[in-house]
Amino acid sequence: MTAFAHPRIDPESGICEYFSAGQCESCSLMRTPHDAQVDEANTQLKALLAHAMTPATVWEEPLVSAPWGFRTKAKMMVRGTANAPVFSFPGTHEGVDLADCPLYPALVTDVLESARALIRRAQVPPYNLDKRRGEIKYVLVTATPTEAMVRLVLRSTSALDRIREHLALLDPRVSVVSANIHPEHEALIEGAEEIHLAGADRLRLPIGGIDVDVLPRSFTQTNTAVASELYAQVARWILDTGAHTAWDLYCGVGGFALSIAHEARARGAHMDVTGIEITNEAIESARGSAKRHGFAGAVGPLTTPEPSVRAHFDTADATEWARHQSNLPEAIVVNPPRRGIGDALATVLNGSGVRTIAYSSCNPETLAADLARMPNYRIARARLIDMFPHSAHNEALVLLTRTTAEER
Ligand SMILES: C[S@@+](CC[C@H](N)C(=O)[O-])C[C@H]1O[C@@H](n2cnc3c(N)ncnc32)[C@H](O)[C@@H]1O
Repeated sequence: MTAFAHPRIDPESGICEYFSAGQCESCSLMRTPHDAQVDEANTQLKALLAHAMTPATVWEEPLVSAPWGFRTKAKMMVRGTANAPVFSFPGTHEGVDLADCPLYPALVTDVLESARALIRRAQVPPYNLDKRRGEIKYVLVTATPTEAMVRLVLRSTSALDRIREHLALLDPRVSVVSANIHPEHEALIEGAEEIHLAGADRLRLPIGGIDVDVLPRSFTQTNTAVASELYAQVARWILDTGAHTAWDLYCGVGGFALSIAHEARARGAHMDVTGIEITNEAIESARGSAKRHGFAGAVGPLTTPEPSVRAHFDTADATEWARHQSNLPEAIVVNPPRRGIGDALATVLNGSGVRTIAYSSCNPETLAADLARMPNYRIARARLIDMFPHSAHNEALVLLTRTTAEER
């Protein structure tokens, strides 16, 4: 951990200055060495999922993140004044500027600093929660290793002309700029209207051997390096079962589905994968990626000599959609929000008879509850995914296989 040099990290203790000064508590496990954090989380996850394991369950080695510089998304709340904007994390100490948090790669910090220069020059007053006045509420950044998308969340369009005039102040690596208009005074970070300001309409995010389109209002994982390996792991597991048909439920911009398609193509295997997601923009992103990678055509019959690979995406509620399908696939991937898949989808999956289900969860507690609702499936393989180092959050991945009545 101490090998990483960052001005905010004490080289002796490996502890972040903001944490030791009591200015930020986001990384609540900071005093525990990273490898001990992973060991502890792994032990806890095993205990939590014990009820869904069998003597044959394979518990894989954890997928371990880089300890610093891994966070490729920044959501900064903007406070202070137009001349001195303060970028802090929602829910932490409001006056503490965290643009150079060591969880970010240097590109994210540079882009945030350039956004600060833009706000100053364009004289965009930060939003004041108590007075309900001001314009800029948040700066949102999503970065690849070489480029970034910047979104300015504004109360109204009144500062847009001034912002447009000074866009050249943004870091030259910013390839997408948009404004999100959020007039309401509420806890949600974003509003419904997105206005393109400059550059391309979408970011291209490399994951594994492919790159995925990301339109501004789509979800992406916070730790791209770990997410890429997570997608690749699931793709290998699914292809290893010999499946030729799969669903990716809660697919977002299609990371799992596209990785499955990519792995199938690399193996010369047939694959027909369908991704389902509730957000239109994420589906539009996924369709764009499928087209660019040649996964958008119709899948050929399994008997043709040339293997064909197709990734198809639709906007729908995952539970409602799954409930109404008559053709079930050989494998299903689910990656729901923190609330989990819930009783309704767990019941549909439990009764489906599908051979293999991969469940990737950012909330092991709801994963454990969902698995308790699916007694027809037991964990064949499991892996702790260290997606959010130094925090109490973890991603958990399980591969479930259908059990016979005797095994239950
Ligand atoms: C944890 S994210 C996973 C996204 C994607 N698998 C990835 O790796 O980027 C959960 C996704 O579920 C979507 N979602 C939320 N509720 C949904 C629902 N009822 N049906 C389908 N998708 C939903 C969200 O918009 C979000 O994109």
